[in-house]
Amino acid sequence: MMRYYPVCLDIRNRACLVVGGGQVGTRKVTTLLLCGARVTLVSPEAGEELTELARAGTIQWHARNYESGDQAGAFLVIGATDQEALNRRIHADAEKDGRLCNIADQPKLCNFVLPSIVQQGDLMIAISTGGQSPAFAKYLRRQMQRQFGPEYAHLLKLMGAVRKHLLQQAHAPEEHKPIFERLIAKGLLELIRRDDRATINALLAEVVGPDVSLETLRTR
Ligand SMILES: C[C@@]1(CC(=O)O)C2=NC(=C\c3[nH]c(c(CCC(=O)O)c3CC(=O)O)Cc3[nH]c(c(CC(=O)O)c3CCC(=O)O)/C=C3\N/C(=C\2)[C@@H](CCC(=O)O)[C@]3(C)CC(=O)O)/[C@H]1CCC(=O)O
Ligand SMILES: NC(=O)c1ccc[n+]([C@@H]2O[C@H](COP(=O)([O-])OP(=O)(O)OC[C@H]3O[C@@H](n4cnc5c(N)ncnc54)[C@H](O)[C@@H]3O)[C@@H](O)[C@H]2O)c1
Repeated sequence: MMRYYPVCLDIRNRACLVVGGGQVGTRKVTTLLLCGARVTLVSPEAGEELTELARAGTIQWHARNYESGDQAGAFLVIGATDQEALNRRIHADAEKDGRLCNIADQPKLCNFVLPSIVQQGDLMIAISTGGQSPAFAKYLRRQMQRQFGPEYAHLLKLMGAVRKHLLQQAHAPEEHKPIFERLIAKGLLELIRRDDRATINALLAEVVGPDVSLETLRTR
């Protein structure tokens, strides 16, 4: 049995509410912004970073105590206050309306928990320990960050461009699948790591089509 159901949420332009503007709230706001969310912060006080974001209009900040009505229209709610009873209330308000809700470090008050993240361009590896050990999730992240270098980002850009090229010609997943598999099996990642453009172009011509090259795909 899996403890949690993993998903990748598209929160671009979605209204997201963060309650509490301390160290933890700042981290949550930063990640939400990186994912393109429209962030509202409710917190009587906030640190320098959040104050600056509010001044620049990047986030909306209500410098006051939380009110239940603050959740209206929010797709997702994150509670990061130092007040136990308040965190419970934020959770109850969210559950009442079926909203996505995470209360930092309180899994019983979360209907989703946050994984540790390794990111390299469009590659994202999310690590969860099912809540057993966030410290170990962080340890694994640090290990994996060393393992997954920039070549993975380049690889995905190139695979994405090849895929777009093929999809423009036809929607034929069964025909396309072996093309992607051959590119990977023939060591495209290693060629990118070595920046061996001549061999990459030869491989693209052989596997994808004679008229296809890094230049025609305009990547990297
Ligand atoms: C991954 C990460 C993402 C993030 O927060 O963005 C994250 N916690 C991180 C760090 C971290 N948190 C804590 C420590 C101290 C060491 C330790 O306790 O291990 C460290 C390490 C450090 O700070 O060095 C304390 C802690 N955390 C929770 C509890 C309560 C409990 O378990 O009951 C307590 C005890 C509080 C106390 O002692 O009172 C609970 C949760 N923390 C989760 C996520 C969710 C489960 C994730 C999973 O499945 O593994 C879950 C369930 C809910 C949630 O918050 O979403 C982020 C790493 C980011 C990174 O650096 O990569
Ligand atoms: N800092 C960490 O790394 C860490 C680690 C483990 C657990 N936690 C827990 O996470 C939570 C937040 O931690 P923190 O370090 O960011 O705390 P913090 O004290 O720095 O920030 C709490 C924020 O909540 C705001 N707040 C207080 N009352 C409020 C109200 N009525 N309405 C709206 N906002 C209100 C405060 O203004 C403040 O900005 C705490 O429960 C803490 O125990 C934090």
